[in-house]
Amino acid sequence: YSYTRRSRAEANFHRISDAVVAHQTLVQNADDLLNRPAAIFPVSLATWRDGQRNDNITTADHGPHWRALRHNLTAALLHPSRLGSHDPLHHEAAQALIADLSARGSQGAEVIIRGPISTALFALATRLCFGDLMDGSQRRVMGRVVRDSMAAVAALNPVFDGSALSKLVNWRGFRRISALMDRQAELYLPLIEARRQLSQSGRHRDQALGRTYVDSLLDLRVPVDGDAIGAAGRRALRDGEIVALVFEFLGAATGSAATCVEWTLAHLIDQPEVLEKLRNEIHEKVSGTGGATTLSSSILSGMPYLDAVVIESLRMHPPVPLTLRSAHDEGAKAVGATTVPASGLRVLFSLGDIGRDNRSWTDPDEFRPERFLPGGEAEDVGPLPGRKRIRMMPFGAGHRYCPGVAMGMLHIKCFLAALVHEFEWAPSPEECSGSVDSAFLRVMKKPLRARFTRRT
Ligand code: HEM
Repeated sequence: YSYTRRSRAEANFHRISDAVVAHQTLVQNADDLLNRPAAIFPVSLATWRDGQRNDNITTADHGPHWRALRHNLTAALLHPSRLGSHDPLHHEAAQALIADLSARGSQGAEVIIRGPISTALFALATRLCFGDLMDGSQRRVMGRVVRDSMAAVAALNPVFDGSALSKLVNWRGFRRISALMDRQAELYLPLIEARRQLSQSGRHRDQALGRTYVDSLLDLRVPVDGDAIGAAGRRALRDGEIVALVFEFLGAATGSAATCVEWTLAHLIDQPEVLEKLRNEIHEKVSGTGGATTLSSSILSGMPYLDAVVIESLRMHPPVPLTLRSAHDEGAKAVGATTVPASGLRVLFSLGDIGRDNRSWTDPDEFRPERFLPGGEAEDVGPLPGRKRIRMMPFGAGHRYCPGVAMGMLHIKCFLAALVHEFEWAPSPEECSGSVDSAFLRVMKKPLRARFTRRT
């Protein structure tokens, strides 16, 4: 296994960059790695209000409460059987992106693509959460607050280990996170109340959007005090908990997918032959649907080359570069630890290193989607690792793997297909650096700037 002490920030962690050890710990000893280390996750600390802990799925400890929250999100929105019902929303989001770009110029105009992609994805995420209760300017304000909150968490994370000293050193960042959480509550609570009113009047079900995430959270009953058997009864979520869950949803459903679309487009512009091959596949499907400009989830799921392009991009640039666990007993032994603190050993998995391990991949630094096609070296590899082996894990692994994998993949493919189908792309004369920010999300350090022309 590989365990390197890289920086002061990571000094207290066992760092895993090796797919075999990741498999031994996260899959074979999954039951010993059920939680993320609580202390390093400032969101959970920042959400303690008036003695109440307002956990979201990411911060909740494994147990009945976590299970209820995760199951609710999956059943309400993320399950593949539910995703098809969002096709009209995907269509409108992709059309909004196309219209936004078209309004920015014609024939070889330049654009920094991150803004329009994030705006379109954020609009989609807010509709899934709140329905159509917001206008564009409310969305812009909310988008800024969510982005600032993610950035504030990212700025704190690297040096925050939960100790009294680190709390002292980070007090400014900590205060900023608290203020941003208050701001989020101010923005979300009136909308949550409006959904509650709609729900009580029974009108929310008549809307074309169906049941939103907030509707599901208002209906949800969680076990009292995390009681597994439920003997103590069940309770509704507090408003503070709903705010924390909405923040998690909006952040998760926007940033990672936007980051992946940007990286993927950068590779496609760099390799026109891959872009052309992808365009041909999309063109074939579009012709088969009578020329629809946005492809439904079922059509998108039948496009092997699009799949391969997106998975290759996620292998090379997992938008969430690290994931964390606190390991106990066998899980800690599997990483070679001899002493394990009572709170668990902190283990950090480097998803970027795992996807580029040259013992698992031929020319790992080359963007080569063909490796995921039949006959390729990774024809059986998908976005989630199998039980037998890990070769890449952009959505994590073990009990806490990302529940949004199907939605994330669908949003990325839907936006990418629209961008490739509707526009010609060429590099900007001002080259992008391609290097990365090592923040919460591994975004391109210098945002992708490209020239585009609407196809006729
Ligand atoms: C390209 C898109 C996405 C990527 C790359 C991504 C990646 C990840 C990763 C690496 C983790 C940590 C997994 C682990 O610790 O093993 C995670 C967790 C999580 N993700 Fe995603 N994600 C994406 C989209 C989404 C979406 C669309 C949602 C929901 C709307 C979502 C919700 C979550 C939640 C709730 C967790 C915490 C799970 C738990 O602790 O049980 N993600 N994601």
